Amino acid sequence: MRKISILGSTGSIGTQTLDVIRNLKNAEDIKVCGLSTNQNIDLIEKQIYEFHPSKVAVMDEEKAFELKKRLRSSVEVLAGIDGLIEIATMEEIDTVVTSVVGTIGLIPTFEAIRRKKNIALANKETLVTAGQIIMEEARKNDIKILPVDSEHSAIFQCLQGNKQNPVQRIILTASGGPFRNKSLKELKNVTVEDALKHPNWSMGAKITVDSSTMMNKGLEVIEAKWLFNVELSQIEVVVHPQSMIHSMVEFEDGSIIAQIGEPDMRVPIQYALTFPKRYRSNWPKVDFTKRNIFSFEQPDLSVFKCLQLAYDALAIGGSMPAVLNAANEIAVEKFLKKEIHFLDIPIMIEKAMEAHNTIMHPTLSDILDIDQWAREFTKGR
Ligand SMILES: NC(=O)C1=CN([C@@H]2O[C@H](COP(=O)(O)OP(=O)(O)OC[C@H]3O[C@@H](n4cnc5c(N)ncnc54)[C@H](OP(=O)(O)O)[C@@H]3O)[C@@H](O)[C@H]2O)C=CC1
Ligand SMILES: CC(=O)[C@@H](O)[C@H](O)COP(=O)(O)O
Ligand SMILES: [Mn+2]
Repeated sequence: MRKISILGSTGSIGTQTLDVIRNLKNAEDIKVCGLSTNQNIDLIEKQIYEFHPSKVAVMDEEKAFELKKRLRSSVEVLAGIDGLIEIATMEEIDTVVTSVVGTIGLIPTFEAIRRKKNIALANKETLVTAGQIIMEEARKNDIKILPVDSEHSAIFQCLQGNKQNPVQRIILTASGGPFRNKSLKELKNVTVEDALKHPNWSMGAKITVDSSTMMNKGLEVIEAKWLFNVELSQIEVVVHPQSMIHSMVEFEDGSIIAQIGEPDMRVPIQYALTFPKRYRSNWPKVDFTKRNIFSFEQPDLSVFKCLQLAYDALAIGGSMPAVLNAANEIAVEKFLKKEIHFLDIPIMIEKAMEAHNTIMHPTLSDILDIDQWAREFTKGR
């Protein structure tokens, strides 16, 4: 039996992970030992009664206290970042699903790896900020990092059975988001509501805005570099508006393997939870006679400047991707609060990157300091 904790069980990936576990009930037993939320104690209370974890963590201390008072269950309620770390490192678990959003996922993931837990990784910010450190720690502790992000799951699936064959090129597909084919002039007055209308995926607010700026693809390029040990020059982003091909791998003989499926995160989540096995699922399957157009375009880097900034951050290396990520988190937060315009997002990130003196081999503590600095810097703009 697999025993897991889910960090961020009340979010888009967290709730879909629980849905996968519900559907797997008769095929593979997965015991949910730990759950966590930021503030949503109403939903985590329901999850506690359905999945019976032994511990839950609530980031918000007041909400944690309120939940403790409410519960008719022996579950232990923890609070704050220490609570999140405890959920990630519980003795009895073998796997942690990292479905919190943002850099807050970094330390719990690092601690989980140190305690030899496998990681089903949705939280891409972990690898963007500290890819080298995380991958080294994973190797040292001989644990698996199983990608949940749909593109990285696709690449991982394309690589199965190809250990002996070097990767020539990764073709990372992008939907193009809600503003595909828009000009800079047209983007001037787009609203939060417009940015939150993703054409193909229903996701949390932060990643949905990241898709609209194409920063999501930039973060995914960095995530792919670390997960698959490839160079930036081997990763090509191609806009594929249908989001049916979730990514592709080209080998040295020119052969390209693609992973295809309806845009449904339960597929990569299930594969990460049951790897290397595949189990029957009841979600919609592809009908090629209806899905009969697969098209491809180049991303416009002069419009989607966030993607270019991510390429630049990765090319510079060291601590720069952590600055890119932290500044982006703050800029997106400000945009969601309607404090800045859509086109201010890349401007704010670029300013933070320009003001940063890169450390080429940062420690985890350097990264946390730099993350904090970039947040404060961007907040003050
Ligand atoms: N959604 C998707 O389809 C995909 C998501 N990802 C990645 O997965 C991660 C999660 O995304 P998604 O599920 O969309 O995000 P959501 O915003 O839907 O969920 C985030 C989860 O994290 C919790 N959380 C938020 N902030 C904090 C905090 N400061 N401390 C502790 N917990 C916190 C939330 O709690 P609360 O409910 O209280 O807010 C919620 O449980 C992201 O890194 C994203 O990039 C990757 C691929 C696809
Ligand atoms: C579902 C998933 O993995 C998201 O990261 C998705 O890919 C976002 O779509 P785009 O960033 O391609 O618009
Ligand atoms: Mn993705």
